[in-house]
Amino acid sequence: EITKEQQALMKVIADAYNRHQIPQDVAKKLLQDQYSAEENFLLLTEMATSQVQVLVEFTKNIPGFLSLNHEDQIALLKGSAVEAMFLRSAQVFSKKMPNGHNEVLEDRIRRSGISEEFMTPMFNFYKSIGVLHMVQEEQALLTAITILTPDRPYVKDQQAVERLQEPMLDLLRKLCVLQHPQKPQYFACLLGRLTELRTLNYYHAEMLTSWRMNDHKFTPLLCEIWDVE
Ligand SMILES: CC(C)c1onc(-c2c(Cl)cccc2Cl)c1COc1ccc(-c2ccc3c(C(=O)O)csc3c2)cc1
Repeated sequence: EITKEQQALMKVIADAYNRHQIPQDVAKKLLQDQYSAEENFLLLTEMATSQVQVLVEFTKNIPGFLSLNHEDQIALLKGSAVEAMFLRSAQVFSKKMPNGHNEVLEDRIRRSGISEEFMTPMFNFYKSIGVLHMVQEEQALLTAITILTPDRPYVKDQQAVERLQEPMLDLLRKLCVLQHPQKPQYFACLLGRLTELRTLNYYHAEMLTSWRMNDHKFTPLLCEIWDVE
């Protein structure tokens, strides 16, 4: 019972998600052979910077986003960037990249100066996403829903964001019923992942602090989106 306009919305979001991905030449760098903690950190920084650029382009294609108050647009991007990148990197792990990206990505993350205490929640999240075997449309909608979270810090017109997020949640709920008829709890499961994502923000803030303590440098785009330096 997906309506015509919901089909149109699904197409716009899915196309935007598929169109905006990290360029292959950047992703391929994961496979190069330097494996020092320094080299890993630099590579992951390049990945994250490229991913933020991809995320901004994807977000601009979310119907209604560009009509939001401009400060709120920035607040939504800043508030959701880490969560969206956890979601995206989780897809890399779970879709078993053909060229072995997932193993090297895991290895580089494990050896990039992140302390053990953050590894467990991070890789538990990756596993919990992997077992869901989300289809592309679900991944795209879940990313859009994450970006359109009304209660991010400094968002002024939360109702305007809710009005954009609600149709996405409606559509995702219907899609889950269609894609996973044998799992009636599937939609609730996805929303549970969004809650888990929010806890990862706190771990990530700690990760940033400890990297900065060890004098690690980020790119201007990451400094801007994460309010560092
Ligand atoms: C600054 C840096 C050290 C950092 O700080 N926190 C995190 C960070 C970490 Cl370590 C985990 C989760 C989230 C963040 Cl922000 C990171 C690294 O963030 C990444 C962001 C995104 C990718 C990523 C995305 C897509 C793809 C694809 C694809 O789509 O085909 C192929 S390879 C790949 C790689 C990796 C790492």
